[in-house]
Amino acid sequence: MEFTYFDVPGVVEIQPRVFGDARGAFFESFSAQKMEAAGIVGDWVQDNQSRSDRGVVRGLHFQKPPYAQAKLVRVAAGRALDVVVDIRRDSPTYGQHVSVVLDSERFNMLYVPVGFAHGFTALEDNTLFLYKCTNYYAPQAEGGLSWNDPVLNIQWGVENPTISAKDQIQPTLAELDSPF
Ligand SMILES: Cc1cn([C@H]2C[C@H](O)[C@@H](COP(=O)(O)OP(=O)(O)O[C@H]3O[C@H](C)C(=O)[C@H](O)[C@H]3O)O2)c(=O)[nH]c1=O
Repeated sequence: MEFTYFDVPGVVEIQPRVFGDARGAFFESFSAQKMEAAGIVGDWVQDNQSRSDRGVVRGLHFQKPPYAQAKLVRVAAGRALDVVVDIRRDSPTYGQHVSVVLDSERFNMLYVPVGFAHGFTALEDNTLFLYKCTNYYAPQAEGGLSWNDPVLNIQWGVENPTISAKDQIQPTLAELDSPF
């Protein structure tokens, strides 16, 4: 398992060892022990899965404290452009984002710490997006950030994305009163 770090502190890409053979491939999708070796520690209490066809953008979302979630995200099928935005008020990289392509060939994953808004684009049809969370779903604590805020200048990799009504009206970074 190899780990890649970014200029935005806390975000970690994880590349598991994938064992390919004539039957296909195998890899360990989660190992608390191996993750902890990279400082990725969490009480992983909920797994989620979504399926999206090409052109869907989900996000940017977060849950407010005390229901804030760290996430460990990957794709089991298809390919996704994963985007995490630093919304930690005191962070030197506040408002900056990291984009990583997650695919079901390399089976790479991304650790999204508490204090980040998270979203992704499905780059292929039938993209199965799986993620572990360190807190349960708390709809009353849902927060969001606009996917197309010109200040964030996120390149989602698709034209005219399919976006939920909820995500069409998320606040911009300037409008956001970040709880982190
Ligand atoms: C997140 C969540 C949703 N739901 C229900 C609520 C809605 O009736 C339905 C769809 O929810 P939503 O439109 O918020 O789903 P996404 O747009 O995929 O949201 C997710 O997408 C971005 C990328 C994230 O990082 C978040 O984990 C999560 O917000 O599932 C649940 O029952 N439990 C849950 O944990």
